[in-house]
Amino acid sequence: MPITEADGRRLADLLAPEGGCEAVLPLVTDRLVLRPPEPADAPALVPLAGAWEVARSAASIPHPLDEAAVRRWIAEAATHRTAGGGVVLVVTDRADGAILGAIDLIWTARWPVGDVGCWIAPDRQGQGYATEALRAMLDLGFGAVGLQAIQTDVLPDNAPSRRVLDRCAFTPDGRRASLRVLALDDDREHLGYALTRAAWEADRAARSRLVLVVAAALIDVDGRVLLTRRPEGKAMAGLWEFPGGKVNDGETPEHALVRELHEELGIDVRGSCLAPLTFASHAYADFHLLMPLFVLRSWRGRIAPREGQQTAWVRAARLRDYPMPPADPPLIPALQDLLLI
Ligand SMILES: Nc1nc2c([nH]c(=O)n2[C@@H]2O[C@H](COP(=O)(O)OP(=O)(O)OP(=O)(O)O)[C@@H](O)[C@H]2O)c(=O)[nH]1
Repeated sequence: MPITEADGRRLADLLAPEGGCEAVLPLVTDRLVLRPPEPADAPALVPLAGAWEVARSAASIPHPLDEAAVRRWIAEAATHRTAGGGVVLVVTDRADGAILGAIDLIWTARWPVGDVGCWIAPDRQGQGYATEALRAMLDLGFGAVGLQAIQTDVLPDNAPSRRVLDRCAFTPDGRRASLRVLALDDDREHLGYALTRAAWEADRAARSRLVLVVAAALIDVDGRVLLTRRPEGKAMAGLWEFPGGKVNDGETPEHALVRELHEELGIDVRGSCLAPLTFASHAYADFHLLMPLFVLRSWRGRIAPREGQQTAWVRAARLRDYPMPPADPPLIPALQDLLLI
């Protein structure tokens, strides 16, 4: 059914750009910022959305694509938002703001069911950005917006998009729709996929299981902090982190840390030397990390990495120079407060 006026007004307020901590936009994930497009984005969007690989599988993108069409799309995005009928966002790289793609969720026609669509620029595909953006959009759609189901249509031979939908718990819903693909100037049969609120909640619960990890900031006599580099073959390989690891069943965080420091660095630590400093709480894609960080200034033995990890003693002021897992940067201010005079 079409959206009621009252729901439209509520959603227009929700999507309004101001609102401080309560603002729902932009959506921020580990690697992405999803924000409303602005007219100044048009020149950057033309070659990305206009790439043949994107246009041939996104039904509504003409090919070739010109800047005037992109400007109309940007204006429509603003209209959807101010009318409370949907949200259209550009997907940008959180590190440098570069545009990687776009995603939209529109609920005017079939409220409380939304239609979602997403594309990622060809040279940025295959890195999980579509999954990351789609999960953030689903959280908004089922969360603050209050949708009961979200659906989409995909070309049967678009295997990468179907994999993204699988990862986000969508399933084929039996619909088959013949839709115009503007870039092909032809009608093509699309497969319908849908995600119900119940299926999204179950998937979200599975992904937010709490994992307790414990870590230590070892500090040497010069006030430098030890970072170790995640070895090849592990998730987030190459990033710098605080030594530590998962707390096993039946272990206290302190016992686990004493064990991990021995296993990883070959040092002996007394639990009583561990001073709690702060903690990280971070939603990764498939688990929620809770990680107390202890400070350790004295231990027995020479640091000898046993898992082939690189190590670095880093001054507090330089900690941000070392790329870290997304959970870690919020820990740095507490260390700097402790160590910087
Ligand atoms: N030790 C440590 N782990 C961290 C930090 N930040 C952070 O996100 N983590 C995450 O916490 C988890 C620690 O698990 P872990 O080191 O025991 O295990 P792992 O996943 O590397 O491998 P494993 O499961 O084979 O033991 C990883 O997902 C790791 O990415 C950190 O500063 N130190």
